[in-house]
Amino acid sequence: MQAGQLDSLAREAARLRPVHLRELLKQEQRFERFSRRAGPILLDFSRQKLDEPALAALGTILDQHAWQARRDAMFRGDVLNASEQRPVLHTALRAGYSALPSLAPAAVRAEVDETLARMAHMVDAVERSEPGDFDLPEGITDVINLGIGGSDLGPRLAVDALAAFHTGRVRCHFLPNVDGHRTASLMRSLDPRRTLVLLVSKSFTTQETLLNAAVLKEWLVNAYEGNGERANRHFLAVSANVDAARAYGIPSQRVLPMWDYVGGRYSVWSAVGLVLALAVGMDHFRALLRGAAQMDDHFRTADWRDNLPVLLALIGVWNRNGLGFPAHGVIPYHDGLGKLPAFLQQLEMESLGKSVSAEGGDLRQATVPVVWGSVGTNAQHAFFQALHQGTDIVPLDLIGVARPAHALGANHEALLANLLAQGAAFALGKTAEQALAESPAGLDESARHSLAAQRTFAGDRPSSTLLLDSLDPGSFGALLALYEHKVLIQALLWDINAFDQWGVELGKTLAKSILPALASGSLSSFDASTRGLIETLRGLRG
Ligand SMILES: O=P(O)(O)OC[C@H]1O[C@](O)(CO)[C@@H](O)[C@@H]1O
Repeated sequence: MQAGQLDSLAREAARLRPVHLRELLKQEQRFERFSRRAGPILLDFSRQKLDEPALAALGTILDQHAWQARRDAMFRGDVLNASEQRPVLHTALRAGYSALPSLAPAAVRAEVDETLARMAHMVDAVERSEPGDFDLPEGITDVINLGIGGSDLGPRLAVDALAAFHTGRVRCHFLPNVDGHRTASLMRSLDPRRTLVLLVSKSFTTQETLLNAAVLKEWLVNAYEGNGERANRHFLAVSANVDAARAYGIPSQRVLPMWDYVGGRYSVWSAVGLVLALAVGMDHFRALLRGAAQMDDHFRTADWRDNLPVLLALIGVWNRNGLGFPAHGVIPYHDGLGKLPAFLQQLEMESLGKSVSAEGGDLRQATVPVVWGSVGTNAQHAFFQALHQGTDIVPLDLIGVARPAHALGANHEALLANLLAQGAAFALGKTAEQALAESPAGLDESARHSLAAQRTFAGDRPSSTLLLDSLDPGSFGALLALYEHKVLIQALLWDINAFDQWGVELGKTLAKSILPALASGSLSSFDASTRGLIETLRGLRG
């Protein structure tokens, strides 16, 4: 952002900082003025430390960034990812379900449609337990999704979130980490002859995924007494590097493409979502795409004042650059969304965790806050103490679902009551006078005051509440698309490229050089700490 834009935020923040949320919440029609709906999602931001003038200042900055032009450029397939010279077209993956004319190039639409059709055939073959055109083994009961980062987090979250829609035809397992404990335990518990391995890697170069693939391959080869060809039938691959997948020994008919114009963390809508399609069936997978497309349409047409992704982005910018909060918490009140914080960590922090501009220059403002969180109410009994009374303020997204997919009414009422109570407690707090009035009888004056001080809640801690009508493929798709577009707008305002991730490369390179040194060889090229730790590990492992 420009200096003048940051100044305007600073002025608004200085004006609003002394105004307690308690006061803002007393404003006439506060909820009506600061909540919006798009399809199945309601966004209540009345508990944000915002008022109309502050929102207008954010809107002015947004307009100065020509946000509609950037948005349309993305949908059109312009090269938004300049450092890798790639368009950004995850929205094309669901364009077929949009009510608006697609802006995506026709060739892209065609390859997306073709892949979706092939995916549907694969799902059908597994469901009917037939080899289909893919030469799949029969009698599959279990599927391992072998992939990490974007090749894991989205599909894993979705499989959890849509548990109520599972067909029960196969059990789904996820193997992201190179940590052999999970690999070993999966191999112990599954029958290799009834297990399908989905090797999901956009690049087909990821160390963790390829190492686990080799281990699982050996497991399968052993199960077929050394018959590699039969073992190979258990592998399907999804990759943008189709040649590498084929070279790995997976025949073309069992390789589904994704493309360089889809970032890993934006890829659940592509064949990367195959494990989800196997779990819930193609109709529900399509409903997910439809839900995301509806959010795309909303993003493409709504005025910024009513545009949920834009508002979410502006609230984030306000909390980060106006009020200066360095962290952002995500608390879903639904066990099925328990992995949403991890998904958003990659989506937001890998996309926006940059300190140079898209042109390689310095930035004037802070970028992504630390995104973290956990499921409510569990989180309340773990780290909410610090959120209520700690010295740092962490703005939150509290996410709830109105209608559960079960009949345990009392449980759901309690869950919702907690969701609403926490937002209120963070905003309103409890004054020293209230705490004093509640202090138990029989204490002397100094003990009463001491206890009251400890039982005071400053409040004034902002949160937004996102309320989904129910958690189904459509609303879930809309929720993920909402956050994807939030990232686009924040990247625009912060002037960064949200679609590359150079920051993950250095550690990968170093790991490659450390790997052989763990066993033997000179350590002189390493720093003192690495040297010392390798020597210790060598000693401990003999
Ligand atoms: O799908 P791939 O190419 O194996 O990459 C997995 C993940 O690794 C990263 O490249 C980061 O190392 C992520 O961006 C990506 O989602």
